Amino acid sequence: MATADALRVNGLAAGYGPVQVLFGVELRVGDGEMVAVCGPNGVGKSTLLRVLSGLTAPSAGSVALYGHDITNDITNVAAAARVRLGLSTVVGQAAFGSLTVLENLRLFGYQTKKPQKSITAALSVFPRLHERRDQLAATLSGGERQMLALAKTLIQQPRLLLIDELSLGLAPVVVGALVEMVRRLNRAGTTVVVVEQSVNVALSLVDRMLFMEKGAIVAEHSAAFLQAQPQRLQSLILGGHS
Ligand SMILES: Nc1ncnc2c1ncn2[C@@H]1O[C@H](COP(=O)(O)OP(=O)(O)OP(=O)(O)O)[C@@H](O)[C@H]1O
Repeated sequence: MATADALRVNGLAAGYGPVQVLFGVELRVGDGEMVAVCGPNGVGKSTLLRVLSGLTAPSAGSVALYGHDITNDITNVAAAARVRLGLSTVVGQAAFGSLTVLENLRLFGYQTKKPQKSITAALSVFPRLHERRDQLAATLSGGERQMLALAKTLIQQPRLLLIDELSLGLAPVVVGALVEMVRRLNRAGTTVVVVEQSVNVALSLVDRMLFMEKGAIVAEHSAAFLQAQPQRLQSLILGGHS
């Protein structure tokens, strides 16, 4: 029997109060794939991730995670179900600022079978975080906070990881380390959907790129195709999908 898609989105519409942002998003991500969602500011990329994460309710359409319909699951119980289905989101370098790096990791590790082992393993991947393990998360740099967010996902070992802006505001050397980490998660079996402003970062990371315009996905290509067709890439970046 064929494995269900990691993610399947049909005709998704959503917005904020009277303002509609998503207009019939269609999306299919295979198990083990890495895809990037690109597009100009304000087209709805983060809103799409918010709906997939259960933070914003859709007004139409459907979302299925590994064959399970989760379209209207926005309650706490449903959030737990999403976690059980293996969904994890890295957004806005979120961490509890008044807790140390180690305390933040312990919070995420408590549900795992061997929390100390998984925390030690995650810290070994990020020596910089290890050095700062007793520092309050609020005082970390942007790159260090992004490392902490990824270290948490290493502990959780999600099946599907959603990342909102991996590279935003970070130095190239830090971005390079984070890209390598995401690749490593993917090689270990995690499916990845990343919203990324930097097309170069997206190209260097993913298998497939999706382009959004005005609340819908208007084009998709393999990263290999776009690397070989810089003119096509340029027109997509500039917003010309035809
Ligand atoms: N909480 C909110 N309330 C009202 N409008 C919102 C809210 N969040 C986002 N929007 C609006 O929805 C639209 C899409 O925003 P979204 O953050 O999804 O875009 P984006 O493609 O991720 O943009 P960027 O690349 O700039 O982060 C924007 O016009 C934004 O102003």
